[in-house]
Amino acid sequence: MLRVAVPNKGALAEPASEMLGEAGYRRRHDRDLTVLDHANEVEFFFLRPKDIPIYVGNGELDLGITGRDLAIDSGADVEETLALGFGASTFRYAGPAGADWKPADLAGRRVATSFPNLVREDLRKHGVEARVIRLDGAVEISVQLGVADAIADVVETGRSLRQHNLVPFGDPICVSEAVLVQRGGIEASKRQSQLTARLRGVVFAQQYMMLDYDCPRELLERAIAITPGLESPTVAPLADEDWVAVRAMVPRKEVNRIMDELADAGAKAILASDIRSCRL
Ligand SMILES: Nc1ncnc2c1ncn2[C@@H]1O[C@H](COP(=O)(O)OP(=O)(O)OP(=O)(O)O)[C@@H](O)[C@H]1O
Ligand SMILES: O=P(O)(O)OC[C@H]1O[C@H](OP(=O)(O)OP(=O)(O)O)[C@H](O)[C@@H]1O
Ligand SMILES: [Mg+2]
Repeated sequence: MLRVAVPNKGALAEPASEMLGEAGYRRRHDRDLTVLDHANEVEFFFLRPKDIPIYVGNGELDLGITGRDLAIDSGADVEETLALGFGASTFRYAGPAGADWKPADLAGRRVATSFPNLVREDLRKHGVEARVIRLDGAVEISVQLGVADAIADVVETGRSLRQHNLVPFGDPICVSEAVLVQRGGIEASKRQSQLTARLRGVVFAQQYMMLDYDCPRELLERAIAITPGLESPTVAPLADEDWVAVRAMVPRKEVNRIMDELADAGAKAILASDIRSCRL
């Protein structure tokens, strides 16, 4: 059995389980802490994302889904094998609005954070000596309560910072998203590689869409230039010899621009559909 750790709570839990379901693995029932997927010979363990790098780094579990920021902060011996495209955030310093903060201004001050190792390492890189105050959450409140002079925390939309009259400063300490990790320095087993390939298929599928359209034969060259596909687009004859059907994968982010261009070029019946999974 392959033993895989999955976040059981927080921002990463639902999208991680959803992605494993899309990749064909058995879904979690209620709040079960383990799920045995006999068909795929995988056992899933639902753990706090913060603890996951520790289990994987010690070799108790073979693979884990966690946040890049959490993996780095844990100091565990893990390496990232796949970025999963959800749970995106930046990890940043922030201080009271009104001052033009720089990381150097943290010297001799107190910085509150839930990611003390990540912050210590970054302060060291900046050559700044500051006191790191470790808190478990709601870090934004610590400044107004007088526990810290500045913070370092996860920023997604920036709403929490604004609500507490804090402004981010300095370059992001970490640009994070959910990642798949394995123990450092080991070669992936066949089963590990298979799960990774399945997830890669889902990640990739989410970044692309399938476009189908009808195109006058004389405009085909132009249409192919607009939708070159991965290898090259599929072109099939239609009953009307003056027309062909074209099928190509296109980046999801560009799908509307591409559909506009095809329509302007003379394509008709342009359909965009989701791809659930793929192997390239
Ligand atoms: N809006 C967000 N808030 C917190 N973490 C986020 C957010 N967006 C993405 N993440 C990522 O989720 C991971 C943190 O998940 P974790 O479960 O530890 O905290 P949480 O989502 O805040 O849950 P909790 O309610 O337990 O505090 C980190 O990798 C972080 O970068
Ligand atoms: O930039 P934003 O979109 O506001 O998101 C970031 C905030 O969300 C998270 O807090 P959460 O609500 O999980 O509470 P916590 O601090 O107790 O973990 C995170 O710790 C930040 O505080
Ligand atoms: Mg939180």
